[in-house]
Amino acid sequence: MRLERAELLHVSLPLITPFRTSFGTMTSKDTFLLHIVTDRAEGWSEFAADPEPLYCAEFIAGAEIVIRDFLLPRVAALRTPTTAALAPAMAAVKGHELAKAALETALLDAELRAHGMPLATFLGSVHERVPAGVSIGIKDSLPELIDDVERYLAEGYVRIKLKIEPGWDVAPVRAVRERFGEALPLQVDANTAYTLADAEHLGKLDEFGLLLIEEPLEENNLHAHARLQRRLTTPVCLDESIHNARDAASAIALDACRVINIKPARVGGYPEARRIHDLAAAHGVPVWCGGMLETGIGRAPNLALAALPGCTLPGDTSASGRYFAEDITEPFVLRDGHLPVPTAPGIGIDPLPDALARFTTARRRLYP
Ligand SMILES: CC(=O)N[C@@H](Cc1ccc2ccccc2c1)C(=O)O
Ligand SMILES: [Mg+2]
Repeated sequence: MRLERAELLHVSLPLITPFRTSFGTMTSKDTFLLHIVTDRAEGWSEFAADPEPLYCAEFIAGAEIVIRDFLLPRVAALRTPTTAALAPAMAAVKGHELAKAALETALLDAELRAHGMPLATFLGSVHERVPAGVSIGIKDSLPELIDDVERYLAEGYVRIKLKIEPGWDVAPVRAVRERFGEALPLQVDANTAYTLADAEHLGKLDEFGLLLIEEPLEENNLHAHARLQRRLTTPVCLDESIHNARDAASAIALDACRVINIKPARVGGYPEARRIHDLAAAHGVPVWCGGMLETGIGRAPNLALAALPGCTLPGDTSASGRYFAEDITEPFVLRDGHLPVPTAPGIGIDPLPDALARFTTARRRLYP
């Protein structure tokens, strides 16, 4: 397979409702797609971060430079650019896991399409559909939150995740428990908003039987998360702190987490995501597939990952309609609380040309 062309398409999709987290409020999904053309097949991927480095260190303009100036030249220099050959070639570049994931996933998509193999087959997925959880942002009032939970449960979501931050944590969890009962699969995500000084306060969440508390403390502080886990009965789940399998091994060894949210974009791509899945399974640590408000281009491959046997908790891959009135691919629609795992070769989905044109704000040739 030979790389012939690569281009980047900036897209902007309005969110149907603002999504508020402890790190800010999103009103649109602004990112870029990477489109590569090889002599055998085309490949697509989606960059997972934002225009500004507020949620994570990577951001759109920076990733564009890293892909154009430092990663693509290494792909073009490969005699046969396979996904397996790409990883060592990209290892010379420090960090930039989300940029590397975008390039690796586009190349993997092309490679799998050339071989007629679905990503689910490549990863070893064992389910044809996966249960869908939903992530609910911080609200202005408890009644608004209850209305949202009610609506999502009526749509069929099997697990509720609440964004929390200091001042919006125990009360919303208690309100959801009181309204919907003890049996509702419920978890929270702090997106690093707390410190160890909040340990006693976070202990108040233990009475609510949560599945997990996601990334309560600052990212990359495994020692602090391990100290917090010793004071909580609620399982700590790491997200932002896990950048690769090595981090996952350290976090498990330190008892810094008892669950891992795997986001293929955050860990540099799907092969590394699979390695984290296998490592966690070997230690009896449940994992689930996280989400970043992806369009269908990022959502489709995440469903293949979510179908791996060790993904024993519902993930954040919600229906397209949870975020967008219109997606740039055929929408993923919830059926009995589940989403279908794509079965077509590669990521198993293509952008809809008309929708893509309408949501594209800029196109940039990256190669040659
Ligand atoms: C579904 C969910 O809660 N995802 C992330 C938070 C998040 C949410 C929205 C995002 C939008 C653009 C870039 C990063 C984003 C991250 C999380 O699990 O922590
Ligand atoms: Mg999270």
